[in-house]
Amino acid sequence: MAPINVTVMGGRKDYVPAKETLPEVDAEGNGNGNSAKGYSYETLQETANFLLARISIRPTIGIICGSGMGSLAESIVDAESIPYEEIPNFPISTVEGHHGRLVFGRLDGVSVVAMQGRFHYYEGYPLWKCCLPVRVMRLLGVKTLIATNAAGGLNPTYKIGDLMIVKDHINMMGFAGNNPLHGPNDERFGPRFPPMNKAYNYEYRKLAKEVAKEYNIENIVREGVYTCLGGPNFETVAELNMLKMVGVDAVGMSTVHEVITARHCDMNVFALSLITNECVTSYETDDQANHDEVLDVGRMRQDILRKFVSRLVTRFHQIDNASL
Ligand SMILES: O=P(O)(O)O[C@H]1O[C@H](CO)[C@@H](O)[C@H]1O
Ligand code: HPA
Repeated sequence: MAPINVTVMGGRKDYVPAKETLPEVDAEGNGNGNSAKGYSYETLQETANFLLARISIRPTIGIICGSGMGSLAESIVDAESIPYEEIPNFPISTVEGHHGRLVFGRLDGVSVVAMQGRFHYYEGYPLWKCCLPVRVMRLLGVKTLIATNAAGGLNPTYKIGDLMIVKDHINMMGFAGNNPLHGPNDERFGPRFPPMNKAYNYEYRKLAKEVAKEYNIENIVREGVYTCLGGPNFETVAELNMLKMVGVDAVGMSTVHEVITARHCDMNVFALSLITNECVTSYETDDQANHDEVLDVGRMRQDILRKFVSRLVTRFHQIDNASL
């Protein structure tokens, strides 16, 4: 097969697919080129084309709003919103605290798109489907992903309301073979074996710490390791103690697979966890994690989060453009 010119994803100029055709017919795909392991490049291009026809903004930065953190998108000006129900091939949000729409517009003059509502594995979506919007963002021209989430603090020095810059992750679900990239690989999205050792952009993390100083919030900004479990139940004491032993600082039910998908298609990634609860690592307490508390802490921190993330967008945009 002749080399195909590829400039949209991954910055590679051309490639030769390993095989002429990918196996792509099954129950979910109905033989139309969309396998249960993911929608085809062409199908997602159709989704991107639908959005490009509906909106005038051409975003370069994408933001995923975590549970109870949807107000991040309320700082966006000249906003154009599209509910997920109206977007071809998009799943719908079923979790409280996730509105379920894409918001396009500008933050401090930078063109962005925000997901007000993400998709989780426990909602019944396979991981590739949870991450489908990341690939769509990339096809829209987004080069930088800012993923936010609510997480339980496992590091004993963390307090409720702290912001954790994600330095790295442990892909627990991936250990069991559940990975958003599982299945046939289309090189137009990215390589078969993407490296993950520099998943969380070093320059962005450095900038975020500078912005924390500038805004006088360094006392609540941490840096640590995140892990995602499948949910929807919160963890047992034994599970949490095991995670602590292997170096996890914060626990959630999202983000890791989104980051893997984003890195696969060569996006720069920054992730931020809002510590919404202390993980219960002792049997000697009546404390229990609950989603209402998660949403409450999101509300409590919404002003700081909005200011912080808006400033990050500006600073990331500056360094992205400087390195072009
Ligand atoms: O990761 P986000 O979507 O922020 O939400 C976190 O909060 C919810 C539990 O309260 C779970 O969905 C968990 O993943
Ligand atoms: N565990 C898992 N996911 C979460 C938590 C938690 O304690 N808090 C918010 N999301």
